[in-house]
Amino acid sequence: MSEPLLRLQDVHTHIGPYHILHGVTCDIPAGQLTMLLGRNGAGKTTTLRTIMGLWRASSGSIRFDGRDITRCSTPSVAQGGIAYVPESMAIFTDLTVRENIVLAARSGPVDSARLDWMLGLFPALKRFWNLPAGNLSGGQKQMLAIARAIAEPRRLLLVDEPTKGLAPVMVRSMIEAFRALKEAGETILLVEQNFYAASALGDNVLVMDDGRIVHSGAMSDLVADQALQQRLLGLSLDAHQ
Ligand SMILES: Nc1ncnc2c1ncn2[C@@H]1O[C@H](COP(=O)(O)OP(=O)(O)OP(=O)(O)O)[C@@H](O)[C@H]1O
Repeated sequence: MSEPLLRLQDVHTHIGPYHILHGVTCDIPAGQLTMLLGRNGAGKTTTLRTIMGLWRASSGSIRFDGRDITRCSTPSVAQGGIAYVPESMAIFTDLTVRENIVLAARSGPVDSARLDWMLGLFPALKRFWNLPAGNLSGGQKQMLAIARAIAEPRRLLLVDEPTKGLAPVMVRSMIEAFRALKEAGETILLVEQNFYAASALGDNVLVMDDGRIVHSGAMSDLVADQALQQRLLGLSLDAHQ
């Protein structure tokens, strides 16, 4: 079988004196949406940051597209085609929506067909195109952060809790946008606490606890298996919308 797009093998991460990741092993297959679930403090954000080289893995290996990126710098990981949307939404609030997107494209003007596609995913951004991004609602800021990450084609998109704190109607818009990204063939690793959003979107699911992957499989199997859901939902995932 061919190697998945991203493979973590026995990855350990220390932050200062704290041992946070205790041997994370998982595969992220190309063209699929993989959900990363787990209770607060399980190590989900640390996993994304370790992939991006923002924390350095103390041991283990991270392979992306057949290349060892374990010791790569963050700019080199990003140049290799991995985009990261942190929970804090990296946007410039003083700049307009348009300027935010223009600045996100490193290699020149955003291709107009791509821009139309992005604005189709997030119609609110079109409405506020020439307004400062600081005027957007929390959900719209999150959408702008994702639009910035996909302003240029990427091989893999890492997104940390895009539905956090959003009203149900915004959660539904976000689910629609990720569904469209999935249909466009993007490979996505999505951290999520909202089980409703996770089960609506995920092809695959990884569950973390205490710095380790404690479950991995198809999302449809988790949705169909009440006992497994019960055990994993016991890790305090939010089962409600
Ligand atoms: N800068 C840091 N210094 C020390 N410990 C940290 C730091 N960042 C994270 N941690 C610890 O690492 C552990 C994992 O945190 P992480 O943010 O990866 O969890 P998470 O699964 O993303 O949680 P949440 O859902 O709350 O965002 C937690 O115990 C956290 O306190």
